[in-house]
Amino acid sequence: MTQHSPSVVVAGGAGYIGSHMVRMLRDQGWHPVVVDNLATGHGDSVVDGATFRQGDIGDAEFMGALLREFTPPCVMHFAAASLVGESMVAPAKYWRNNLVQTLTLLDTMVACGVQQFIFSSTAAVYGNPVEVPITEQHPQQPINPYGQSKLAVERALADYSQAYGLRSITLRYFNAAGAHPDGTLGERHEPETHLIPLVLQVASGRRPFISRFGSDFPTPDGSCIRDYIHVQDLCTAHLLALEKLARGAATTVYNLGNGNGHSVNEVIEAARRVTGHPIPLRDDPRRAGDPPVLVADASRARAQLGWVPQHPDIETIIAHAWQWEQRALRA
Ligand SMILES: O=c1ccn([C@@H]2O[C@H](COP(=O)(O)OP(=O)(O)O[C@H]3O[C@H](CO)[C@H](O)[C@H](O)[C@H]3O)[C@@H](O)[C@H]2O)c(=O)[nH]1
Repeated sequence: MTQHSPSVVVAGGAGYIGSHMVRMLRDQGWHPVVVDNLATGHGDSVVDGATFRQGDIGDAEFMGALLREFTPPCVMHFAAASLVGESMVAPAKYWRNNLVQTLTLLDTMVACGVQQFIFSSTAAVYGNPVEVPITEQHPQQPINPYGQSKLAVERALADYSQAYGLRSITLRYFNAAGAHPDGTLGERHEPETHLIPLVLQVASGRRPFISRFGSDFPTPDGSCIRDYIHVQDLCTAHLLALEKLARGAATTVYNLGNGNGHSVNEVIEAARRVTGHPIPLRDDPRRAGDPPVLVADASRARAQLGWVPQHPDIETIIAHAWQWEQRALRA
């Protein structure tokens, strides 16, 4: 990164996926400009070489000044509330953070002439799958406010593209997991609700057992199946999307997943192998809003972005998260 490296604004760049993205951008010669209100992000996750500005994407004055100062070609948007369960009981937070704030950000971009946007969407926009693996054409019938709020932005993006020439690439993540392979960056949610970090907190002694939410799903072993995708592979897809938009790509949408489903039981088994810990298990009721199976068909991203996940193996994903958990424990 030099003084003259092109800037990319990374909204939510102090969060889990955003902080990995900022580091990759910096390492690839971009100048990442992080905007984060630190509601859930961590200032110390932002690498040296990035510019950090604390504030809200929904603060048009703040964002307008920032876009005029750095004149980025593109904004990447990772800043969102993203817990399915919480969205069921606190939908207002999801509609406001994920839709209202994002619309203000888009309007500010249009006003400042920034015309490229990369949007973090989710498998939750599909709802209960009628077909697996899930392609981008799968019906979109979200079953929780989180998915609804992300779908609403996707629809706005199609309209903004048509009317204002704001070109966007929407990336629908399946289950983001793992950590930087060198062990210096990883997932730090408070409270933690995601399966892999919770399982590893049992292995490190921070929790007594892992709850299995439902063992009577219509799956081979009765537990939920998800498509876990390494955080670094998600970031690589963003980089490819950034380059594609720079070449003039039209507004489009891609799924990001490995196409391999792993049940909750299989994840726990893999974590036992990686950590050597017995990881005690407790059966608990299903969690509201959890579809039984979510597995991606990401062939469009492979074909059109040239995306090839480098860490598709679940044990590698867990091993990288385990390095991070052990480091977090020492800190
Ligand atoms: O203690 C736990 C935690 C999770 N699970 C199960 O493990 C699976 C994975 O759960 P996560 O909470 O790790 O991930 P989700 O599939 O709920 O969520 C992910 O996918 C969602 C879309 O479906 C959103 O995009 C969300 O942000 C993203 O983290 C689910 O079947 C869940 O019921 C357990 O059994 N026990």
